[in-house]
Amino acid sequence: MTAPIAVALDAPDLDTAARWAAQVAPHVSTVKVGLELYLRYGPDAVDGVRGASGVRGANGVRGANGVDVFLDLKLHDIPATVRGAARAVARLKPAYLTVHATGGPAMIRAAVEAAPDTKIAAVTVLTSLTEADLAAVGLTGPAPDAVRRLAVLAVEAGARALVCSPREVAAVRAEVGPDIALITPGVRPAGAATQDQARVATPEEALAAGADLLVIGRPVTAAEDPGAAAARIAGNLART
Ligand SMILES: O=C(O)c1cc(=O)[nH]c(=O)n1[C@@H]1O[C@H](COP(=O)(O)O)[C@@H](O)[C@H]1O
Repeated sequence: MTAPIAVALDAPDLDTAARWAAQVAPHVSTVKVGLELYLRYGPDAVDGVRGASGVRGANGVRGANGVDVFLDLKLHDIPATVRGAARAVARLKPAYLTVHATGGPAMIRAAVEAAPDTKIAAVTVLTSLTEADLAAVGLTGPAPDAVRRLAVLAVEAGARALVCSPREVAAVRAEVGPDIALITPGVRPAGAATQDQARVATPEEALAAGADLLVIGRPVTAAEDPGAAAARIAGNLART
């Protein structure tokens, strides 16, 4: 039984990411390939991580010991460009592909249409942003209101998954119902450093608030033994 956790493989090189993937795969449902890895290695990053974590082939189906691959590219451009970008990675069949909800409904719909075998996950308000940051970029807050507004817009445009902080997840769930996958980064075990994350909660709090998938990076990957760190967090979740 694996925990609903996506470990963010934010590594400078593929060997490190593949090693982390192999270490955490027995304990978590998902691994996440983000900009750092994808911009350096392209599709090889997805294949390398898949090979290391046990998914057989790029068929989008989890193998017996496999994990899902979450491709976090946070696409944000005009609809035609995002359609082309989503089409370019669709053949990799990641379980999730991120776009920024602030790209607007036509852009989100373009991604949905271009990657039919992948859940498009719309990022609402980055978990690193504070209320002051929202004001500075001109996004009408407070954060929970902005997140709810963007969540509804994204779902109406066809997104089947949303990314928000654990602090907003209950309000988003109330707004979009049970069928949309809610993904929460900004997750920190009690006492762990928040680093550049602003709107955070513990894994137990995120799950209790209704998250379907917790994105956790450095608390696992910066640990001396990432496999043990993932096992510990997964074990604590199973006990709650
Ligand atoms: O889309 C994401 O995954 C994402 C959205 C967001 O609002 N905040 C956020 O931190 N993330 C990603 O989640 C991961 C969090 O990593 P840690 O802060 O190390 O746990 C990073 O890979 C981020 O790119």
